[in-house]
Amino acid sequence: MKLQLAMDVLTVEDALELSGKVAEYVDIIELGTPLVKNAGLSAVTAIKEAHPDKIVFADLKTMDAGELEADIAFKAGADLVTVLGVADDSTIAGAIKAGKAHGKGVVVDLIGVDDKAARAKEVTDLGAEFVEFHAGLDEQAQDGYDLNTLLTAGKAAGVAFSVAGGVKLATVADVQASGADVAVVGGGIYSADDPALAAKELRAAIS
Ligand SMILES: O=C([C@H](O)CO)[C@H](O)[C@H](O)COP(=O)(O)O
Repeated sequence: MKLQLAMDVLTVEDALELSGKVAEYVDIIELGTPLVKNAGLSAVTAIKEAHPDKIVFADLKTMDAGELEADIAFKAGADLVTVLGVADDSTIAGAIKAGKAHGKGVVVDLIGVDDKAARAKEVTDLGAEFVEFHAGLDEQAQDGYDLNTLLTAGKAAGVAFSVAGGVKLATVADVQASGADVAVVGGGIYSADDPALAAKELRAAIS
C-alpha cells in the first residue's frame, strides 16, 4: 500500500518545508485543495521540482471543465489530479482525456457521493486511475464519524481505491487490511509535533 501525504497548508514555503521533512517516507505528495486555491498551480510546479521522484497529486476537486482544469495542472507538473465523483460523467471523461494526453492519471474523489461503491465502479469504467473513499474535514468533525464506514465501502467496491478521512497511526493498518491501494494522511502528519517521525511510524506500520 502506498502512503500519501496530504498537505493542507496554505503557502508554498510551508509545503516545501513539510514535504522536505517527510518525503523520504511517502510515495505520493498531495497539494491539498486549500493550498492550490491559495497559492495557485505554481505550487504544484515548486513541489514537483523539489521532489521529481515522487508522485505529485493536485487535489483540484474539479466539478466542471474537467479537461481544461486537468490539462493546466498536468502542465504545471501534477502526476495525478482529482475530479469529484458527483460531477457529470462528461467532466470526469474530459479530465481523463487530458490525463491520457499527458501520460498522467485522474483520481475520482467520492466525497459527498451517496452510493460510493456504485459510483466507484462507474468512474473506474470511465478510466479513473483509482477512486478516493473520502470523508472531508467537515464530515470528520461531525458527531458519530467513523472511518470504518469508508473502509467497508472501499472493500465492497472491488476497484482500486485510496482512503482519506483522518487516517492516523492507530488506523493505518486497518486501511491496509481493507485492501486499499493508498492511505492518505494529512493532519496525522502535518499536525504532529514531529511530522517526520509521524510519517516514519506510519511507513513502518504498513507494507
Ligand atoms: O482532501 C482533504 C480535505 O478535503 C481538505 O483538503 C484532506 O487532505 C484529506 O481529508 C486528508 O486529510 P486528513 O483527513 O487530515 O488526513
